[in-house]
Amino acid sequence: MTDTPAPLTEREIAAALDGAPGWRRDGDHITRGYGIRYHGGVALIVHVADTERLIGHHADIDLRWDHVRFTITTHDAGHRLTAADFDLARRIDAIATAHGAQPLE
Ligand SMILES: C[C@H](O)[C@H](O)[C@H]1CNC2=NC(N)=NC(=O)C2=N1
Repeated sequence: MTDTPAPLTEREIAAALDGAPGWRRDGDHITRGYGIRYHGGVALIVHVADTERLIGHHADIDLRWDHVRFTITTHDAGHRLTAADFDLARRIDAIATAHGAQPLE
């Protein structure tokens, strides 16, 4: 990637959050947890990682015995939220649903 992604404005972030139900803003990150047992979480993470490699955008991932949490920001934008974060969030939602993971919030 050569272009530096543009940080979203506060108004754009609010609109993007409306379009990403279940994702919570935590400063300059968005985050969402899914209930899934450990080994299922490993499979889910592998699938997410394949997609991340394709799109060149990566979440921070925290796997616990009964849930997994994804946290996203754009490092290339100075750790600010960009459209790429919300695109990845939607992709993670679809993959998590396909894996039968339970939304935690
Ligand atoms: C060169 C490469 O595409 C960049 O470093 C990508 C990789 N994945 C990334 N992932 C995230 N979340 N933010 C980035 O800025 C980012 N940059």
